[in-house]
Amino acid sequence: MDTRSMTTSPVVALRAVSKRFATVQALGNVDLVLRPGEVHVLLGENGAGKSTATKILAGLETPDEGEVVVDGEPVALRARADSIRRGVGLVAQAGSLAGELTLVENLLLSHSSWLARRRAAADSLRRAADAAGITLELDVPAHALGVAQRQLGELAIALAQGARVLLLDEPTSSLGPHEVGGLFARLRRLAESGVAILFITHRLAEIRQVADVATVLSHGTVSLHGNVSETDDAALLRAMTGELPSRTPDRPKRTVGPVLLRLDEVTASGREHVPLREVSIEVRSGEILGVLGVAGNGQRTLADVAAGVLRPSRGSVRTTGDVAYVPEARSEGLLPHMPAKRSAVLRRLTEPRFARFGVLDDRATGRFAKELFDRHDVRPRDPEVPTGLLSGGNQQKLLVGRELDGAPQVAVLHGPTQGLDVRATDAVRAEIQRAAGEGAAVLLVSSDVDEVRGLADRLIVLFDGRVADQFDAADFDATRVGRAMAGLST
Ligand SMILES: Nc1ncnc2c1ncn2[C@@H]1O[C@H](COP(=O)(O)OP(=O)(O)OP(=O)(O)O)[C@@H](O)[C@H]1O
Repeated sequence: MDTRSMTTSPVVALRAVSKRFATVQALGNVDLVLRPGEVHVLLGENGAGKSTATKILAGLETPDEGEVVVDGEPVALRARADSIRRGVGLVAQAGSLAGELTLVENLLLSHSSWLARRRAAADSLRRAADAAGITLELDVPAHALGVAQRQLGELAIALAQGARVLLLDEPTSSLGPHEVGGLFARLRRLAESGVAILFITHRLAEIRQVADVATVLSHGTVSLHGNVSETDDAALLRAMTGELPSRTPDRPKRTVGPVLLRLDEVTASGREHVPLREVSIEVRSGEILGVLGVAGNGQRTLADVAAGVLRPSRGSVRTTGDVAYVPEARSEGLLPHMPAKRSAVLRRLTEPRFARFGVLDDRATGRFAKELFDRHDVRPRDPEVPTGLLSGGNQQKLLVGRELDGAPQVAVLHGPTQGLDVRATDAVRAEIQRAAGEGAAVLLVSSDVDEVRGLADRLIVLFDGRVADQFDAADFDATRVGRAMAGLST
């Protein structure tokens, strides 16, 4: 037992909590104890119940059975505001900032008579950010910030609201190594100042860098709990999946064919702060081009332009054949409020088998969705569930599966394994290899350097909207990549 765990009393806890959604037992008799000064990592496969546990602590869901305990007292958290008042801050999985508003305005959303308090809010946000060592752009709309900045913004807002507990649902899933390091340094610093932190991740390597205590959920129940220093990865993996996952297969040999995706001197302004500037790339059939860079350096705009959802202001984009697109924000590729079967057929709405006289055939879409869910292990296998109520990882499996099915000629994939558990990550990487093997030209944008390095044949690094460096995967050199990502000349 960690001595700290014995001496500090919990600030918040779940005690014997159960929660059911229709046919799914999301949590069964779960205990989870968060103590001041401790970073507690919550692990488990996609759909294991991690977000549900977090939402109950955040006042966004109520338990069917069991209690939420704050400072030793059972409490009823009926709304997010109840939980904020008790000092529980949340950095949600999909982010919860209103995109059109600045960070200051987002903070003000949680207060009344907001115009009058604008300056006070800006000051408190700045102070909170400073205390956590965060530098923020407070005056641009949240959607113009990179993922890492939005997350840090949410973190600062929580602190400005007086959080003593921070719940972070997969904060690292779309961050690069440098940003992850920065986030962890801040989390350790906050923990040292007495904040209790709950942190969800699928990346095992991160656990030892930041966490003191681990709880593993499997199908909604606690399958392991203990100090991180006293467990090993094999035990954690077994508790998550009941078995050890297989290794990602080696890179297969592929036949490279004609250019299927070409950008010529493309300049474009998307929603990112940084425009894309004079970018030229070519991706051939059977080839995977990896795109690296610190988030916010034009990656999102590049992906949108290559996928044809954003027009360049200068230059040209040429694609051959069907283009698959997995955007960075998965909700953009799905219909969150519609049944999952609608999201499953989104690319195929014009096919006669799904629509008659302009009306969707519910049975046909249901059958198609069921098959897609079987092929890509989307759980639960229920095509009627509203898409947005699937767990984050299962939404991702649906999206990637839908896009890579049907042998697209061009695939633009931005963070395709974001939020996926170890097993699903392996499955998606194998799918990407298969798509390229079958002749697709793949543009793979990811903050996960190891993923890009493992899959891509060639790489480019984006900095400030430009291609800062490019090289073959065989010539990968971490120092060189680091320099290019930081904008230092190579
Ligand atoms: N509001 C809801 N209505 C119906 N089902 C829900 C709802 N919220 C969650 N679920 C279901 O509860 C289960 C647990 O989901 P949860 O989001 O907690 O998983 P998770 O461990 O966070 O997964 P991931 O790693 O994919 O984010 C899933 O089967 C999910 O589909």
